[in-house]
Amino acid sequence: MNTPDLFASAPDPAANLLPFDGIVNDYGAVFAPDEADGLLRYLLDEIPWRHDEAVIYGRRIVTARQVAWYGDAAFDYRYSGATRTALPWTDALLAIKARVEAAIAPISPTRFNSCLLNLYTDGTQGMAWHSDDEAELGPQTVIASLSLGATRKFALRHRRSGEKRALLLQHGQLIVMRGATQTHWQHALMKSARVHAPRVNLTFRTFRSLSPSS
Ligand SMILES: O=C(O)CCC(=O)C(=O)O
Ligand SMILES: [Fe+2]
Repeated sequence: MNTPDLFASAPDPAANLLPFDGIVNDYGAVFAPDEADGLLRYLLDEIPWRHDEAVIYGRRIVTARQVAWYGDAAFDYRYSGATRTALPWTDALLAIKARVEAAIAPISPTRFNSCLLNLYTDGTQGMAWHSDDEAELGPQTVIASLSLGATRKFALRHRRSGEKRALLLQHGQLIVMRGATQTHWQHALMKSARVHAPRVNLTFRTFRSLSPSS
């Protein structure tokens, strides 16, 4: 019988963590701890982190978590009432992107053209239930999510049935959401009073049409 530890360190990336209406694959840690340490330090120091803005029920709010957005071109992206312009890739981010694309290539070969980075300073910061279902991503989009830093609980909830799944995302761990996941499931990064260290999350995405900014 598998111990929980054994399972966590060697997941089967071909297994689907969702029971229906979507696919989530867990690749486990794709970066060794010391390599992940170096990446986390680089990202904390070098990324121009900014609080995100959104318009919710007509009110402008500033999020506690901080974000940065990178892409192939300086294209504009509108969501939640705000427009964002992508920053050009850094060499380090391109190297991370190449590693992520190589890791998932046997199961879901994908060429990503953008990356949204999130910084959660501690467990008081999270991300509310949402789907990444913007039209520019398409209905069967592949999103690869790399976690660095503090272990945090990531949860998925089926829109209609309310069925839930959750996993603890660890330092260096990679998961992929694909298939119809964004149509039928929401996901969230849960808050936790017990977490006092930062976590950085990189979500690699593919936009169908990049509209160049003027
Ligand atoms: O931090 C995470 O693991 C989730 C991030 C997320 O859902 C997003 O950026 O859309
Ligand atoms: Fe998301």
